[in-house]
Amino acid sequence: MEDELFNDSCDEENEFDRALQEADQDSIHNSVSSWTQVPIESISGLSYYPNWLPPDLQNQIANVLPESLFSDTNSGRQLHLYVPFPEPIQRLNKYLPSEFLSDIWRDQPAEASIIQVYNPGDGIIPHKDLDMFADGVAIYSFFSDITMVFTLPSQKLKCDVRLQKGSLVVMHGPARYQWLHEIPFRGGDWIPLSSQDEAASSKQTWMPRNQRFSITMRRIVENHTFG
Ligand SMILES: O=C(O)CCC(=O)C(=O)O
Ligand SMILES: [Fe+2]
Repeated sequence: MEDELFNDSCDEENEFDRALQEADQDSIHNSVSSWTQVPIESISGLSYYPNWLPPDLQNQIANVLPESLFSDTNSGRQLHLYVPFPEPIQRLNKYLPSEFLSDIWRDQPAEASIIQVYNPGDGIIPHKDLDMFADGVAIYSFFSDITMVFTLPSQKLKCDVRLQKGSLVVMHGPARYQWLHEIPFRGGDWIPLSSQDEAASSKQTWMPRNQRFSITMRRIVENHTFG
């Protein structure tokens, strides 16, 4: 399933980016503008933690992963791991927020993790995580910032969450089961210039993406049978 969700980037990057950027500008001015942007705080079960992982842990993790994962051609962009995780990935359990760990995972550690690499132009289609995974999903971001979009199509609600390098985003309950999440397939993201000034907040600047990878930590539902 993850394979179907995770797509490759295009070789003709410049041209492709330009086309995507234009398409994206169109969508901002047309369809997306009719959706209501809501703040992250209004999505029940969604929490974002910037500057969450120490830089040395980020480096140690990047260093234990196979180099082939980070190629900018079409091969090996994701890696599925099940317990026991190699150190230092196992240490990511220690960076789960304490309430998440106690209330959602009942003090149990992650059982499955997926490492996914996004080159500029890559994304992941709007989806809810598979039901084989239990409630509570934690996503750590590495190398570069990217925008994840949460949508509730039935109410035309939308929330852009800037996932900064070294951050953690966790979703449970409505954020995990009712909202969709996606990473738009494009070479960069539109970033608000200022969130303080209401008038200025509608002004955006285009930030080209660099290679980014994520580690998603999940638990398997108790009655799940494999195969
Ligand atoms: O890479 C990410 O940040 C999101 C990954 C994701 O949503 C998934 O694997 O289900
Ligand atoms: Fe997901």
